[in-house]
Amino acid sequence: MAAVLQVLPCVARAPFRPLLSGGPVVRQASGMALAEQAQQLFESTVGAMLPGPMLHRALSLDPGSGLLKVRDRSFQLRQNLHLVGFGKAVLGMAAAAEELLGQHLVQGVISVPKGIRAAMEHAGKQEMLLKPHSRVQVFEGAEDNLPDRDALRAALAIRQLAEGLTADDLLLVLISGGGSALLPAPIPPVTLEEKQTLTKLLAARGANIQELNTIRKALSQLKGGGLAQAAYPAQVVSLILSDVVGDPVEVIASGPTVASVHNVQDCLHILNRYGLRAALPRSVKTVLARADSDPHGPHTCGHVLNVIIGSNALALAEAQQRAEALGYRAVVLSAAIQGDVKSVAQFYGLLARVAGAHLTPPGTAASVEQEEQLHQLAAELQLPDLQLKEALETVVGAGGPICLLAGGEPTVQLQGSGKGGRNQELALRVGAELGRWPPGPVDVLFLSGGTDGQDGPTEAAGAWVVPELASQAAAEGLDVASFLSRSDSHTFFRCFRGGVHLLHTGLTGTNVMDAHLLLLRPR
Ligand SMILES: Nc1ncnc2c1ncn2[C@@H]1O[C@H](COP(=O)(O)OP(=O)(O)OP(=O)(O)O)[C@@H](O)[C@H]1O
Ligand SMILES: O=C(O)[C@H](O)CO
Repeated sequence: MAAVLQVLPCVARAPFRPLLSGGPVVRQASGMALAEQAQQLFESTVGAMLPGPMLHRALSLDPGSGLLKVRDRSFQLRQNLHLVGFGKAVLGMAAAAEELLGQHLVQGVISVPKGIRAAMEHAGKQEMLLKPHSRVQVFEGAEDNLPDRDALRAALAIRQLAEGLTADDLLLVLISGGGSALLPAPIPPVTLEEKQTLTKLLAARGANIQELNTIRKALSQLKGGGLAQAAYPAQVVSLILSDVVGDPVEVIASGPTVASVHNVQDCLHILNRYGLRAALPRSVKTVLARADSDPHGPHTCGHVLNVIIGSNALALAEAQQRAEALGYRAVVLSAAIQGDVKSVAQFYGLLARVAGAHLTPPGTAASVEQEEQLHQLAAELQLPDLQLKEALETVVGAGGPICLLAGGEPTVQLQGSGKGGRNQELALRVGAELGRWPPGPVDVLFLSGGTDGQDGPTEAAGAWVVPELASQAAAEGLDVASFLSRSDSHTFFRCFRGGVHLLHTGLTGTNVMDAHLLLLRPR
């Protein structure tokens, strides 16, 4: 989610600028009916992960007895329920939680991105806002997803609330992506500025989120189980919306309620790997030297229940059901798509070719080499949960429309000063790949969208493409390859057909990484 907060109308009610808003030529294009369905499927992916539905699935309160159920655990409420939260989706989560828990909630503090209340208000998304007399205090901070003074104030208020609890209390912790930057509490003598610089340097040198958060945990009072320790002996229930592939609770928002298993050696390896060990500030060296093998102790989290309430896999499962209801045979390929966007695009291009050929009469089949190449590409991408064989078997037996679903977070190597995002770049690259094969008697559409509604620093959530994209663009004087060479996918999609291929949701209020849809329909 980029810095500028902009919200368009609610996904559940009036989710998108209609994808079919082009002129007559656009309406006749082969992919248009598919585009409507792809739009609906993307909507359902996001809709299932909105704070309200998610909280209602995770929690149930018996108003008579005051018994709160979280999964298979029950907690007795008696004016003992407190709430804290931090993350990009936490405002809506807190609003939904307060609605559900009512008077049982004694007090709360949340740390959310700068400008989010105004943005939600502006969009009329009342369900994402706390009520006027809410018991939850809101701090806004972490502009540009970097820890700042405002986020530090929020973190200290959260720590104070946690430290004031007793064994009779229950602390509900709401966690979502972006939580690390919104909960900075550096261990002295490390300063906020030093932590900010180190985080920036690590990210700029290519550290992944696991590595970044390992360092953040070692230098933080609240991450890596520190918040759970502060709340002890109160019971702690963390409701977590995952924005990390594989849903590792110790990584999401740097695991403030999960005991850290990393030690100082792990940190030093990471700092070495990115050439930062020699130039470390003295304060960081001091804190690392002081830390024992486990900064917050593995035995301090027995009073904690960590629950993943939303994830990319759960979102895709919802879209799969919706696709089946629309008449597709639907398969979830993977919820862990990672790797360079170019390889991921090649994979989807070849998958469309091979799957499309399986759907058409004999004689148009993809070559054995293409199928082998597809498996080779899949192996290179090293996707742990990939269901490629199952997907192809489904395609062979289908004889009708197919929907292949996937999600995750590919990486983009920026090549120029253009404007774009992961999803628009992936879609454009897949569009180019799809155009490489002669179109068979199958309609094909690929869509890629960020579930938070904001793809990179653009106002779009993503884009959709069809095999005719490159040739149609050429007819408009737009050269796909040159837009790609400048990392300028957003400009391309804004120009191409007046922008009808862009997805516009505005901020959705949730964030479970990206969703990819490949639709194939025999004519
Ligand atoms: N011109 C561009 N073309 C393609 N991708 C870009 C471009 N500029 C930025 N990006 C990508 O956008 C992403 C950053 O955008 P954003 O702030 O939405 O991050 P995010 O990881 O999606 O955040 P969140 O965790 O909220 O989803 C990075 O993956 C970056 O490589
Ligand atoms: O906040 C963070 O650490 C990232 O968004 C991953 O959860």
